[in-house]
Amino acid sequence: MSVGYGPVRALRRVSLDVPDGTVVAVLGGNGAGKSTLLRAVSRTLSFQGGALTSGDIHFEGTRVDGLAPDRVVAAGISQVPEGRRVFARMTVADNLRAGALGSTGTRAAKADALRRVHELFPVLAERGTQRAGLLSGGEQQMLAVGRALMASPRLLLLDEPSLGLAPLMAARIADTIREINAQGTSVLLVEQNAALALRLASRAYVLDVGEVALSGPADELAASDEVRRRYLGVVDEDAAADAPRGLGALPTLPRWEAGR
Ligand SMILES: Nc1ncnc2c1ncn2[C@@H]1O[C@H](COP(=O)(O)OP(=O)(O)OP(=O)(O)O)[C@@H](O)[C@H]1O
Repeated sequence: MSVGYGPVRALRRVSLDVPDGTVVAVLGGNGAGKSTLLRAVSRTLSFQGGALTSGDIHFEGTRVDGLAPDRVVAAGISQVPEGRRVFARMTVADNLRAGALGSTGTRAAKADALRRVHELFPVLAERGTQRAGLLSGGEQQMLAVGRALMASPRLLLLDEPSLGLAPLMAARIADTIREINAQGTSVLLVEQNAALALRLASRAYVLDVGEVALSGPADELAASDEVRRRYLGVVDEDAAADAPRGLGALPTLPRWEAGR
């Protein structure tokens, strides 16, 4: 796909694939085009003055790049936007209800989705009657993820879920992403925190000024000198401690490299 915001070309001939049941990460610095990529899939580009200028997007064999955003949700794709954007003046419970609006599921399916969200994030059950704006940053991120899960998506689009969170909270969110994936939801994860993302993903793409600069298995990218030197600048060392057993062989990635 290629995407523009008026004269600004934000993505140039970007091609990527999220195999069913996997976590795929998209890495890159500020302005690389990561959010644009997710907006193209969720069909929310036009809210930002952007448009797909060429290319196409398919989900489970169906072309989705001509659908309205609510139809994309109904097709099984939900997005957690950057910056969380919960409805601050609404209660936690109403935020979750809002997430089910685009769902075509039955009442029973929606009740199941809510149970699953409460199991993943017990704090959202405990604080159901509170206004969402009173939650901490990490809890708001949980609510944003929970809200997206209310539509029972088969593909979850996550835009920088660790942004602005303390390392411990970022690690908790990472655990939950792993759990959501283990329960059968594919994940397309956009992150500047490359160390965290490469530990969650099986495959990753590195965007650089709107183009795919590198792609491959996440463990190979994590070990690649070029990736380490050029793209793995933002490193969360606590996320390293969060690495699942069996991925312990991944190198600890350096902080900002000299000369970047
Ligand atoms: N609404 C918009 N109007 C015009 N240009 C935009 C708009 N949104 C993004 N852009 C431009 O498109 C390019 C890609 O931006 P995008 O937000 O997708 O990058 P990103 O990788 O998500 O960065 P960040 O991590 O800073 O959000 C940048 O050059 C940006 O300035």
